[in-house]
Amino acid sequence: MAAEPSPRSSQPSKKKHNRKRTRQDVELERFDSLPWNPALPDDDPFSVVVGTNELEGGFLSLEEIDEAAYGLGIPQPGVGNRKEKKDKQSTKSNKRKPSDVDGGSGAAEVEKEMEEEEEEAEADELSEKDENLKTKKKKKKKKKNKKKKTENEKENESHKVSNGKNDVEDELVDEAEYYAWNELRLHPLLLKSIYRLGFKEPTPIQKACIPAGAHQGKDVIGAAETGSGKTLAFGLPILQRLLEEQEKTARMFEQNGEEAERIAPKGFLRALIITPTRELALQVTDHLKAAANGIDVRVVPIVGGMSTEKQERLLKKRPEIVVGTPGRLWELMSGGEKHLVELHSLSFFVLDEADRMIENGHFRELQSIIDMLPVVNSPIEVDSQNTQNCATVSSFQRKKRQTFVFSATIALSADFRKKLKRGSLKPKQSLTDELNSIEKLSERAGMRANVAIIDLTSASILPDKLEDSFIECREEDKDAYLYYILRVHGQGRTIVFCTSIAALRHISSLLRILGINVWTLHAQMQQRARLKAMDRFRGNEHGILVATDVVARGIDIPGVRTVVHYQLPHSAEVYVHRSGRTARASADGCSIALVSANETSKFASLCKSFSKESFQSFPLEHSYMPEVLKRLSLARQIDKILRKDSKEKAKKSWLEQSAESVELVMDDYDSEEEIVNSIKQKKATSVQLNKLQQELNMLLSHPLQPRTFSHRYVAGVHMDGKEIADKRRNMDNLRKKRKEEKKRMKDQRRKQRKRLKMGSE
Ligand SMILES: Nc1ncnc2c1ncn2[C@@H]1O[C@H](COP(=O)(O)OP(=O)(O)OP(=O)(O)O)[C@@H](O)[C@H]1O
Repeated sequence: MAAEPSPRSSQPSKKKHNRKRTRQDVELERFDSLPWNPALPDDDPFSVVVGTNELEGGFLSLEEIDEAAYGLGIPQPGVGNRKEKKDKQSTKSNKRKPSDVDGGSGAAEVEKEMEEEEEEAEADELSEKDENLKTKKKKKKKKKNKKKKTENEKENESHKVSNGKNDVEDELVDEAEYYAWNELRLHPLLLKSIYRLGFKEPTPIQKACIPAGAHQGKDVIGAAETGSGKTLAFGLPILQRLLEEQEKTARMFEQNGEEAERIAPKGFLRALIITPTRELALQVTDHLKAAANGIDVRVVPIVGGMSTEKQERLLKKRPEIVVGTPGRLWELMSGGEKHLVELHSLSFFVLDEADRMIENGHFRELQSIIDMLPVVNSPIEVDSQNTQNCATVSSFQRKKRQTFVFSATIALSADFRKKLKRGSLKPKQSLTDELNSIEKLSERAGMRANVAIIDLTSASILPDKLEDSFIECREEDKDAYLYYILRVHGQGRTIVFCTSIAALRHISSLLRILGINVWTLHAQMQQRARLKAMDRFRGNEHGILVATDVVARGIDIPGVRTVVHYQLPHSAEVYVHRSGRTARASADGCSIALVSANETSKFASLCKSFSKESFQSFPLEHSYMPEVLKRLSLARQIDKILRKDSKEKAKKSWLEQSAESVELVMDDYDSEEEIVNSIKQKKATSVQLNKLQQELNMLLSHPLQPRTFSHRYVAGVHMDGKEIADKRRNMDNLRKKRKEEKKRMKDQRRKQRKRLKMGSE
């Protein structure tokens, strides 16, 4: 069991803190005493919110919201309602912009921050060596910061301008086109964000989850195909409920003045969203920030690879929503990070890509995080151990926390479904229990009995617009087929998935030698390099990313047309997630599995899991292959030489370093003859390398063509003198042969005629 956090120890003044806490308790008790109706009847999701003017658990009904205040009317069906919308009006509670607080996009922010940190570290190092240099550097940095500031100001200016442009664009929004959103009864500010994002209608999973999550206050287990908009299926209900709460507080403030401010849980963590990878956490953050644009809700990522100080700085701003990975979250929580351990106001707990969480390397930290959450569902008995973990525990909060568990590949057992229906779930079972299934995980997280199970996965699980195909080949031919796919088939972005980092390194090196620019991404890379690779890939519409399964889940990059499984994944779930990086949000996509002889049984069971006969053999144009193999053979030879060289260099530097570390002077034991031989060999290798490179360059200088293709028709095909002379010689020989053949035939015919003549005489 992990160490217990001590939020109190981080306080500068214990006395002051205790006084604060006591006051907080009173406030929360008052909040608890408010009437609360967490789950509305199933048959009519809106029966309680509609028309009520009472305070229901701090949430406001839509009828209480003055839509005019948002410059947005809810359009009626069929009414082409081209409306002018103005952003000028805003409520008291919606003055602050989230981006003002935590500074722009998650990934970009992380990268910038890391660069700054590196610069700082560099400056520090220099300072030890040369104080003067440090002053210079600082001056330079100051100047740079000033420049950066001016640039930022300029950027803000341009932002203002572009915002102005957006306003103009907003004016052109035909709200009738967005009519399908109306029945979901979302807050006008959220609708506005949706218009801005251009999402014409909710996806099926959003349609199903929003009423249950946002209006009925239910827990939700959601399963739908990859790229079907699950992030907003849990994101919109969270934002909706937080907005409703803010509206309620604002109204109360008008009526009761200070009273309302005292009972509103401001500055506490309201939603904790956990994702399995850093990239996904940053993406979900960006996604939610876009949906929360113009709303007073702060969203912050907490991921490994960023400096802990930076994250603590972000958390000091007391964001309402935190999106993070289990490892870093637990590191901060177990260290007693104040914002993350004061969980009494936590109203939403989300597990995105939940089934990945129970795999090795995640579930222990997740289990510890879950054990810190206040108990739900048992307002009377309060587990003393858990009470200690929280600064304060309010029965109101315990009753109302919603749990969302989402994935494209959740396999729920019939038994678990029955248990959920019967309401016989036991939150926080014995602490010795391990979270080895999604069921246990949900139970432990406090999933309530009336959970809405929304399973929209079809039998095949894979998106409809995804074309699954395969190429059966020998292991050693995979490189050739990959090259062929990228050169002949490659349109739009492509992700090549490998199971091992060794394979990733092998193919990325070969492809680069073959003149194909690829980005790589795997878990052993530095976070900064990972972000950079993602950014570059995102920035190139025909980009190629060679990655391990670290990007298999959740990563949403538009325009990925092809996914190649260079090595088959270990499970059907991973196959679904990998392939799901394409054919997202109703777009087309193609998935190609390279299947070697020893993978056929694995592939057969994959096909069986999806009950999909539609796995097609990838249509290959075999006439390209001789040329492909020629290029590949040269690339392999070059790769071999380069690898050998870099291995030798690494070995040498390792020897030197080791000797240096034990203060050993390395003697040069090589004889003169050996030195001469080594130089000769190096020279020979270099000549060979140059030759191979030239040969390859020659082949790469013209487009890949099938064997039957005549180069006479390629404009600008480059040939050198020797090649032309060879061709000419060949042609002459051919002509000569034909001439001789003709002559022979003529002679033969003449002889025949002669014989016939003699015979007739
Ligand atoms: N209502 C909508 N209409 C159109 N596009 C949408 C809508 N909702 C979300 N999207 C877009 O669809 C894409 C996929 O969404 P999201 O990443 O949430 O999918 P997902 O179901 O979580 O996928 P995965 O299972 O791979 O994690 C995103 O680019 C998102 O912006």
